[in-house]
Amino acid sequence: MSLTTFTPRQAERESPPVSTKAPTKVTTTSLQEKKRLGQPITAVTAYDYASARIIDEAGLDLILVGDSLAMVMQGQPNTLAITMDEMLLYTRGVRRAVRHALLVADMPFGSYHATPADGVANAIRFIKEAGAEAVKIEGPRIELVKQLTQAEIPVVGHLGLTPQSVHRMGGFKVQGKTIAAIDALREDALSLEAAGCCAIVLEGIPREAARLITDALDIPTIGIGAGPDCDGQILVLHDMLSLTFSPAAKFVRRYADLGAVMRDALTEYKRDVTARTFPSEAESYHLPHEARLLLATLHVGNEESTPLTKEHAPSI
Ligand SMILES: Nc1nc(=O)c2c([nH]1)NC[C@@H]1CN(c3ccc(C(=O)N[C@@H](CCC(=O)O)C(=O)O)cc3)CN21
Ligand SMILES: CC(C)C(=O)C(=O)O
Ligand SMILES: [Mg+2]
Repeated sequence: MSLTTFTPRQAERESPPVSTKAPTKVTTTSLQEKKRLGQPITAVTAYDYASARIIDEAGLDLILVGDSLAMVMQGQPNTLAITMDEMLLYTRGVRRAVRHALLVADMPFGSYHATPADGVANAIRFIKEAGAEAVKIEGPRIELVKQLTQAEIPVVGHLGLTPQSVHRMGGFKVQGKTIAAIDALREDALSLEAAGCCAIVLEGIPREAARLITDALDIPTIGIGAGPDCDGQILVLHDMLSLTFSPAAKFVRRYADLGAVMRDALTEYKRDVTARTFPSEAESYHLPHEARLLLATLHVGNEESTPLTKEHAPSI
């Protein structure tokens, strides 16, 4: 198959059919409908209640509790050490915030690698104990995807630069750089689709490879560092808001500098506390007038404590 073949899918993207209804709850099936209609799927990661509230209210389609939280929330060098219990804890917080978006949880390294039975048992925990609506697994684990689908658990696949394979890949390296590698990725994607995946994340691959795979599939692809031809895009929230501490990969676009906003706010707070200009009178609680007078009389002759004089007492 040539990389430059013009496909019906591409024609659909350039002239998408018009949608008539706006669903209020995103589901695995509504994501597939978006692909059919040529409407891009919008996705980001979230790891906490407050961020998830803002993302959900902004109307994004999909929120992923990514195992990238090991790196951006916990400062670990890769995603390998995060546990099921930790992932469940973060997912529960996000769950309480999300009404509109599809909530997907990343299965952590080790939770599905030994046997498919482990994978099914752990995926059930995400659904039962944390309220996830789908799980994401890395790599072409076809038998596991079949068993999860059989167990009524929607699965998002993940191919290309799969961070849980960091040691095998010899670092976080862009994948799919040869025709043979692209062909293998396309075969894996088709197998994942046949096994029942509802979507596939494509990470760190050339845009030409992502386009080829996207056109070969009926289910949507969601890209990160995979170019503009995927059916949707996902970014790590902390990357797009500049809440990270190392140089970002080239696919990251910085939509805000929240790191700078926080730094400025904290510097100002420190200055105010040091100068005793925080808290102000308005930011303090006061006794009622009668009680203040009574308290003042109790202090008469008491050398140890400061009486409430006119100077110290607030006027209410
Ligand atoms: N904060 C954050 N955002 C991410 O998107 C992200 C993570 N962490 N951690 C896990 C993976 C790693 N990611 C990466 C990391 C590097 C490249 C990259 O551009 N690699 C270059 C250089 C590799 C090297 O240093 O040798 C490449 O050309 O392969 C891509 C995706 C994406 N993922
Ligand atoms: C970047 C996305 C796809 C991810 O797997 C994560 O955040 O862990
Ligand atoms: Mg992940």
